[in-house]
Amino acid sequence: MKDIVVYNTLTRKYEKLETLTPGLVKMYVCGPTVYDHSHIGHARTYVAFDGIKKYLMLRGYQVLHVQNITDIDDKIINKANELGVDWREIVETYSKEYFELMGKLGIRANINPRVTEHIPEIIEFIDDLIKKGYAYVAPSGVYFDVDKYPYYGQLSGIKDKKMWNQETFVKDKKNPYDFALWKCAKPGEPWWESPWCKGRPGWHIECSTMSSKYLGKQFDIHGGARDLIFPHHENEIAQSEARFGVHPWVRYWLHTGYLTIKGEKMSKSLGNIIALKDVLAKYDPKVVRLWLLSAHYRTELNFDWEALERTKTSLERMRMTVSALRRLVEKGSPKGRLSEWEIEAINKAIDLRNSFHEAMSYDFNTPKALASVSEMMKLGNEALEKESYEASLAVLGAIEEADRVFEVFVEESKADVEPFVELLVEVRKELRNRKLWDLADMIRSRLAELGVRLLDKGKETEWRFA
Ligand SMILES: Nc1ncnc2c1ncn2[C@@H]1O[C@H](COP(=O)(O)OP(=O)(O)OP(=O)(O)O)[C@@H](O)[C@H]1O
Ligand SMILES: [Zn+2]
Repeated sequence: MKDIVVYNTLTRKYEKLETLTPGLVKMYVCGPTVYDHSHIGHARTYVAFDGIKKYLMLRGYQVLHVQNITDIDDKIINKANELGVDWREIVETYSKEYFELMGKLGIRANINPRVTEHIPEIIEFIDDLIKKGYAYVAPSGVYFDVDKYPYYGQLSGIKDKKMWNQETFVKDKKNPYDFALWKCAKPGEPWWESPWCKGRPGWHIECSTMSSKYLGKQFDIHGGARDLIFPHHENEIAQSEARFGVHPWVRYWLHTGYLTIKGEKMSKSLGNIIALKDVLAKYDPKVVRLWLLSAHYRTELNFDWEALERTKTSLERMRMTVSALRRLVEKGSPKGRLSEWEIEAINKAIDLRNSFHEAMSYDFNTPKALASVSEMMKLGNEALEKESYEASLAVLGAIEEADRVFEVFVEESKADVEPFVELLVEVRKELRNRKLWDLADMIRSRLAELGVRLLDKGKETEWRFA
């Protein structure tokens, strides 16, 4: 099997993946600031990292996946003030929605740390930076002294100091490019006690603190969309390398391309979001997942309802093929002697499995991998037509393997109800033969209510879980 190669934003090169601990990938992905509905842009990034994670798992790695929740931030406070509610209420509403929707998309991190549950660790981190001379206390808060850290700009490639300016509304920093580690609370704002002032953490420090708490002083993969490269990830690196004296802090930086709408990045602050809950109300999460994975994670992907509709149709067809293959394999048995076509088909299934791996192992090329899956489906349909047990078994194996990443083609195991569905389908066939249409239709509609779809093809009926 080919080595896994990833595109590393830090080095701007494709590199062979070599983890710090053999067989284990420690991965941190920046989570959402929960002050509004999760949108399809978030899903784009999180599904992309889920696909990456599932491929690593398929290749035998254990993956320890940490994805934080930013549950205190200016944007949360502003939204709470706008609505005249407690900021915790905002956090509760939108984090609940986020977890629910991510769950539907099949995304579950091992650890979902929240900022407000890590205040002591954050204070300790900042304190250490001050002691080591990398941070200073000002009247409005504590700031990271960018000039003290020699590699600033390495991730973004921005070398011109003037381009580093950030948080320029703060007037008591040494340099306009220093950034907040701790912000003193203004009247009415939430605060926690600290050695410097009653206040709250800056945004960047949370990710350095929580990633190191759960993954250690160095780890393998850090991800997010490309909007986070500067300043967020640049700042995370500066803080962490300053505190831990390591370089590089993270081996591989992976960044997703934007989900756009009318060519613009979809973003809560731009007000052009399509809420994920609205998309999932119209489309099965599997359709959404497949559509998102149909683009390479580093490219831009433009939102388009029609593309979802097309994905829905093609997924339906593919799932039909897979469930027919499964039934053929369950009922069939080996013949012992293969036709020439079958030998060819089995070899083709092996080749397609290899091309799937080739695509995924070179920077997780899901569109290329999907092209192999489409070929597998074609081969599967031929195997069904020829009623070949052996060819069906081979191609089903390849599809099931690919589906460990996509998680859309194979129905969840509902094996225990299958014989009952079969029985009802048979009874319905008999009813149709006897022209008892109303009873036949009743079985069809009752099964539909239970999530089983029947498709009549002449006298025969195919079925699948909807
Ligand atoms: N349009 C998008 N396409 C792909 N990824 C995105 C998009 N918008 C946000 N992300 C990613 O989703 C994660 C959560 O982002 P965040 O909560 O900051 O969302 P946002 O919509 O960009 O919010 P804001 O507009 O307030 O910055 C981050 O990793 C971010 O990079
Ligand atoms: Zn982060």
